Amino acid sequence: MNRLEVDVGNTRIKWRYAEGGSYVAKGALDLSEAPEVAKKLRIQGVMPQQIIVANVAGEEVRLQLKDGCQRGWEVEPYFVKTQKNAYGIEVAYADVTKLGVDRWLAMLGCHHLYPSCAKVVVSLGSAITVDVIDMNGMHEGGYIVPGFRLMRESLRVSTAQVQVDSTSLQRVDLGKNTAEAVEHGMLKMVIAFIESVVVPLKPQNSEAIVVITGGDAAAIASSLTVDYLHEPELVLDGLALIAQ
Ligand SMILES: Nc1ncnc2c1ncn2[C@@H]1O[C@H](COP(=O)(O)OP(=O)(O)O)[C@@H](O)[C@H]1O
Ligand SMILES: CC(C)(COP(=O)(O)O)[C@@H](O)C(=O)NCCC(=O)O
Repeated sequence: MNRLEVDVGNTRIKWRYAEGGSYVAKGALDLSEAPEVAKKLRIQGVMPQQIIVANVAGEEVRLQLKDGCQRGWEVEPYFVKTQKNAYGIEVAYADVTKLGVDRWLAMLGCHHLYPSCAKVVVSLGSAITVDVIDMNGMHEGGYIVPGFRLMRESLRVSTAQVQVDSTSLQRVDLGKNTAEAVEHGMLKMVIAFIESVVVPLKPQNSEAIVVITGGDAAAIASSLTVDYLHEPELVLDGLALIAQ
């Protein structure tokens, strides 16, 4: 069965398409293109019989996608919901409906790839999320902080003189101009944040791994001060697990 997996975040729509069990196409669209997903993907030869979606961008986007998939392919997309205890992960939230489905799927994808160790899943997207899972698949909880684009935007919107539009996440030394001060500062903060979660875990969980994903993961990877694995498609990997 031809399957389309769709990860709708607050910035971009990431997708991956499988024919006969093999991935033959993938890509990303801007969130504003949600109503035209089917139209745009049809041009690329994407003709799914099954569509599975992780959406954290809200109800309006959900309806746009649903409508587009029905008109473009006559297929009703399946919108995944977070579950309390499934696929080897037990979620820490008391109200499981409040945990972002992308975070849940990234944990599932990660647990499937690296089953028998504790892990820290770091997703660097619109928001930066960190989720800690023990070696038995118990989600211990996590953090949500603004992602790099949101940090830049909040400075731009709420200050008169910090109007930075560069996206240079490479260095952490002291900035010598406004753009450097912002870019180096954000990177230093996020690197220290990740380290601060991982280092205290290590004495009890020496085998614990750090897995990074999301649109900004590649940009910051070489600056990380902890060992890491980079899995760019963890949310889609989680969707694939559920679809099977
Ligand atoms: N081609 C791209 N277009 C837009 N943003 C990109 C691109 N490549 C990397 N990024 C970075 O990825 C971030 C979004 O990551 P992503 O994981 O797609 O977020 P979300 O899941 O919240 O939509 C952007 O803020 C930007 O910094
Ligand atoms: C934290 C998020 C905004 C991350 O979304 P993203 O950066 O991938 O667009 C999303 O997972 C979400 O809306 N979560 C709901 C709140 C929670 O997980 O507690």
